[in-house]
Amino acid sequence: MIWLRVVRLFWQLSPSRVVAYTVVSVLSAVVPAVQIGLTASAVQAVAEAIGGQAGAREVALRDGFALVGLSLAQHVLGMCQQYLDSLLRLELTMRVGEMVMRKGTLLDLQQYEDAEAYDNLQRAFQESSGGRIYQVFTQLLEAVRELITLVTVSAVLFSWNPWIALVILLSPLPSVISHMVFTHKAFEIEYDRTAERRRIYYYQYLTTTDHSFKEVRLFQLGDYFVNLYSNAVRTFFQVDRSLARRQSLIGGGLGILSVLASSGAMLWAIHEAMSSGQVGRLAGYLQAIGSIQVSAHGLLLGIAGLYKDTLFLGNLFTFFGLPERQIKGGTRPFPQKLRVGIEFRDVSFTYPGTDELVLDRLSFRIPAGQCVALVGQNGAGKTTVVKLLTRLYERTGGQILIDDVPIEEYDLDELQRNMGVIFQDFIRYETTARDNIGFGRIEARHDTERVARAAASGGAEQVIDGLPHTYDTMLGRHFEEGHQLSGGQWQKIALSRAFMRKAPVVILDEPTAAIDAEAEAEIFGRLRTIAHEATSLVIAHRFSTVRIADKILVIQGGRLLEEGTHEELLTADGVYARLFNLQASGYLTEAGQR
Ligand SMILES: Nc1ncnc2c1ncn2[C@@H]1O[C@H](COP(=O)(O)OP(=O)(O)OP(=O)(O)O)[C@@H](O)[C@H]1O
Repeated sequence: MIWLRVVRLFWQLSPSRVVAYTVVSVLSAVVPAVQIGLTASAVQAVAEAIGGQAGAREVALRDGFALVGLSLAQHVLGMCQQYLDSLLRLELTMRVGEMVMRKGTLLDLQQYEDAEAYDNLQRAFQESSGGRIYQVFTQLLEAVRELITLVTVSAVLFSWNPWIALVILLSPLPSVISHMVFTHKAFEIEYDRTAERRRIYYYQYLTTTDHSFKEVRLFQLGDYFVNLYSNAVRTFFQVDRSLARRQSLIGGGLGILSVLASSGAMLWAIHEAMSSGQVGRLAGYLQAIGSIQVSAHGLLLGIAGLYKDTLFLGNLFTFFGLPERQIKGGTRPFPQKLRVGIEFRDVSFTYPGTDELVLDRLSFRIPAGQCVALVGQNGAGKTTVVKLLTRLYERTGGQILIDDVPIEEYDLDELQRNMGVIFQDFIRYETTARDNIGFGRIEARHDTERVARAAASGGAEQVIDGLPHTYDTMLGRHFEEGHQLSGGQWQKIALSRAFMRKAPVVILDEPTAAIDAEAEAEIFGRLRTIAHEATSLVIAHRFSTVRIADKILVIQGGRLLEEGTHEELLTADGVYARLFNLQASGYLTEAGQR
């Protein structure tokens, strides 16, 4: 039950405020019934006082003052309700945002890389403002409040004349039913549009973000995406317009029935007042007709809203219920320096939900303190090796050993803390240069000397010296005073982040793709220097990077094809030699043409 979970969430937020809000809501729900009773009594007393009846004047005055008191009470209750409402809403927004972010950090990479799971995550994130949760909570209270009002007002009316009461009570039904039917229809239409809506947001995203601007402008794709957007939105509009038209016709027709029923009740009440002399009751009936119509509408629409919003909220609670950190580690501490090295022994891997064998009994060794390069065509499985070594995924066969110990035996946090990894799609943090490097070891980011040493190792020293506030310069263009870097400069900063970690294992996936040849040679010179302390794995396509490695592994289709030093592999004249000569001849031709 989603609404129960919503109530529980509010209860955890602040039990006292939830109790106060409920009490205030219930009290304000009984006000209309008391008001109707008092109005009827006051009007009756006035009529009797005019007729000269003894004591009627006092009753009229007493009821009048009671009505004044009731209005004041209603005002105070309204104020309390508004205050509690804002407070709960603010707390909830804070809390749900925090919960969603924390949960996001506790999931496994698999949940981000699978298309369907990712869609679900995105749907849940759309609810992360907490707006809908709050709506469900208030709708729930609103429904309860309207129900109490309906029951109490009806009790007063039934005590006067059950038949008139029944007509008044049922009069809103036709228009409420038509409203509910159309709300449901609109919801169904909107629900079926989820996929199309995402596409529409995507067209908007492509035409309004810095990330895509260059291509969209230069390939002149703007009109194309705007047209796709307009066509989709226009189709929505036609469907919505036809629904609105039907709603006006049918809803309007049924609404007439409601008006006729309440008018009939009113005429009946007038007739009864004339024959019984109970003018007060007439005033009561007239007030009750309005009150009941509002409450019946409120109640049924509240229920319809609850139904719709709980459907959407299902996504968020499913997200909260997702399993966390399914990849488990052991208790063994990670070595501060590897003695033996890393070994992949017959490792196989298939991504969850697929049946393609991405790694097929892959075996290799990275001896401690050495720098090993992994080479292979696009899709050969290189990044997958890194994902398994860093335990972002669990291998499906074979064994991965670090210092002869199966990787699963190491404490997972320790293992990940002791690997300095930079992926191909590293993050460009829109924050200061210090943070960008310091995030490699978050607790040491204020240690300027360490950050500077990391920057030197990653070749980012000059980049930072050229920034207006050196380490305290904001990078990127999203925030004020942001300073944009070039692709290669960003990569140097990211590399420095990996060095900031001072980890015994360093893994660099395409670390110098955007860096010029000179800087690359320098960075790798330094990588060799630190290699005595660290064991490193470098993935690269450029042979200028690869050749400096102590050992090169060539993989194809998830299997090890060749292994050796640059010279050994050239002598062997296999795939590596062919690829190397291909790249070298490219350079030679280029040089010859110049
Ligand atoms: N999350 C995933 N789910 C399913 N298949 C995947 C996933 N990630 C990668 N693959 C598939 O696994 C294979 C190996 O991918 P991987 O990223 O390891 O290649 P790579 O050697 O690093 O390639 P590149 O040189 O292009 O970076 C590819 O066929 C790819 O389609």
